[in-house]
Amino acid sequence: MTLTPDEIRTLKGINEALSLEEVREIYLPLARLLNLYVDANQHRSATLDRFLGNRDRRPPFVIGIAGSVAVGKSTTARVLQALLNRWPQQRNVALVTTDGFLYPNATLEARDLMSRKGFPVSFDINRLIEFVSELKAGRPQLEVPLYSHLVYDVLQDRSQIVDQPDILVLEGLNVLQSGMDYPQNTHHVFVSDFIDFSIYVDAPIEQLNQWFIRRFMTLRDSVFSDPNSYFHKYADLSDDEAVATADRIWREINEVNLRQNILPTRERASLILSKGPEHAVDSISLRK
Ligand SMILES: Nc1ncnc2c1ncn2[C@@H]1O[C@H](COP(=O)(O)OP(=O)(O)O)[C@@H](O)[C@H]1O
Ligand SMILES: CC(C)(COP(=O)(O)O)[C@@H](O)C(=O)NCCC(=O)O
Repeated sequence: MTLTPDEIRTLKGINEALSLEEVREIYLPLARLLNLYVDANQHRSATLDRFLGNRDRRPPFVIGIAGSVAVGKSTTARVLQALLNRWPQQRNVALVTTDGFLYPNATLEARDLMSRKGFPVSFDINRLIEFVSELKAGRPQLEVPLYSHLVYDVLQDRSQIVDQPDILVLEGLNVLQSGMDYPQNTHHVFVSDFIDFSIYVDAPIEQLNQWFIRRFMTLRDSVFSDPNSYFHKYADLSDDEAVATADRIWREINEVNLRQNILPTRERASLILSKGPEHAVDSISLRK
């Protein structure tokens, strides 16, 4: 399948490091498969509507993207959003990341949870479940909180509006977690109950460690110098000190979370994308 020059520009804008060959070989066929699932789902909804004599708007098709910190969830989500838009049906594809549903730093600090950011206890899971449930019920103009990696906190003065999309890509390390992970969940449903198709992006742990450190070093060269950045304090570290700091954050927080809470959800996914060096997808497992 070919990409138009405009699409290539959009994809390169998402991530300079993205290989267009990889997009053609992996992500375009994946987007095509997802479109077939969306078509089948709409067909099923139309049948149900006829049976019920219902004329309500069809609920959005929800695609969940799970995986470790730094595996490339947000890049995958944005690439799929761009590619799902290219099909002739002109579907409106919204993208939401679950980090907006983290508790603000002030709450995490008060509960001594700053070193557990990204763990189930750090999310306002009830608010996230209410959002996906209202979305599926067809409610318009839903307000979604936004997280900033620059300020390392949920933004108090900005939010995102999700207004009855045809497809929602919901990206976050927690989208396949279940009730057992969330004793604070007062609902009897999980986020995954609202997901129509889920993708787990996987990679070996040593590889993830390298990608996390590499992303940290890139941020250090750019956003850490911004005085608004939470990481401004790291801007003056030597290269070796910066690598050691990133490695410590990875090992003490993100790797623990991966082993305890994220990796155990992998087998629940509809599809697993397994990556090797340089983010190249080396195998795909699809649940039949
Ligand atoms: N397909 C890809 N090709 C090349 N680099 C990628 C790809 N996906 C992610 N990356 C890089 O890997 C790092 C982590 O990606 P990101 O999408 O931020 O991960 P996550 O959302 O899972 O934390 C970033 O530095 C990003 O540029
Ligand atoms: C906010 C996050 C939980 C979200 O994960 P991501 O979107 O990067 O996959 C993560 O980036 C994070 O801040 N983890 C805590 C430890 C750290 O990396 O600083």
